[in-house]
Amino acid sequence: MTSAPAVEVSALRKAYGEKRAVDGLDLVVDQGEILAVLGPNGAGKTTTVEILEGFRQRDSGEVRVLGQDPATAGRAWRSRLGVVLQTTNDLAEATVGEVVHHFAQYYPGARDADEVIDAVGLREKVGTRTRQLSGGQRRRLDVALGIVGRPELVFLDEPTTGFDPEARRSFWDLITGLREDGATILLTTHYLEEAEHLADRVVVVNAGKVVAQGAPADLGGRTARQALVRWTAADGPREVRTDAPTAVVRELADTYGEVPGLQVLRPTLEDVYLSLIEGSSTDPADRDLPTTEDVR
Ligand SMILES: Nc1ncnc2c1ncn2[C@@H]1O[C@H](COP(=O)(O)OP(=O)(O)OP(=O)(O)O)[C@@H](O)[C@H]1O
Repeated sequence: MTSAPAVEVSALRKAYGEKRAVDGLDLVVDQGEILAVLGPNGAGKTTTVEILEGFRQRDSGEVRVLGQDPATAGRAWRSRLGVVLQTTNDLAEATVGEVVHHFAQYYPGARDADEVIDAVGLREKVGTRTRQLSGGQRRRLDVALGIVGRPELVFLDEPTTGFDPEARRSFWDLITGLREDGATILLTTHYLEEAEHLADRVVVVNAGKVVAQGAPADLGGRTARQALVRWTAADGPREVRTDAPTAVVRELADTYGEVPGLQVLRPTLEDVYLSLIEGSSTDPADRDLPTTEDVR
């Protein structure tokens, strides 16, 4: 069975005056997947997400979100989305419990407000006024409001900024649980570890365009994923990039016995990401990733 993608974007463009924030961006989010959008500050992530949410008008391009154009879709469509804004500040005097219960009333098939409060780890703060929450707690409340309506598609724009590591872990469990319930999730993040942990697929955006996409383990392609074998030869340090580090190490062992200074390094997602970002600022044809020749 093939179902229509939850999100389809092609040739999306949006400029603010002279600044081309989104510059021909293509994107597909399949139903039931967690897609992470990565990119440096100013890459166009928030602008794109806001267009998908129907909060911002595009200049051109095709956009379908749950089968509709966000620029013209109505209330019924909106109630199927979970939107977590970067920060909302109204209802400062209401308590956490009041706010979540209040929002739950807007949705026909809402989740139980108390279960949502537990899921985001705010049980102990249920009676606290929202203006007294810490940044990370405030963010968790935003997430609670985004998911209380049992949305089919959840947009999370930098959801864990300001979370401590423990809160981030429990948030990841929450998101994984949403996916297990059948939700599709599009998140933007600056944390590579978050993308690696959560996402089925990662899309890297730079200067308003997609520069790479794939499963976190495949991102950047084979060359970017090669292992680096380092050792110390008689005339100094050596290194080689290879798909077959075991064979290289075996050869070195035959030569040296115990190989001096032996290290086998695998690029992290962060290494791959940084090479993509550095390589994508000019013509796409110049976007080569480091190869054996580049290694000194
Ligand atoms: N309302 C606006 N008016 C003018 N320029 C804007 C506006 N919103 C965004 N921009 C510019 O558009 C570009 C893309 O911004 P956007 O917020 O979409 O990037 P981002 O990838 O979400 O960045 P960050 O990771 O910092 O949130 C930036 O250069 C930004 O300065």
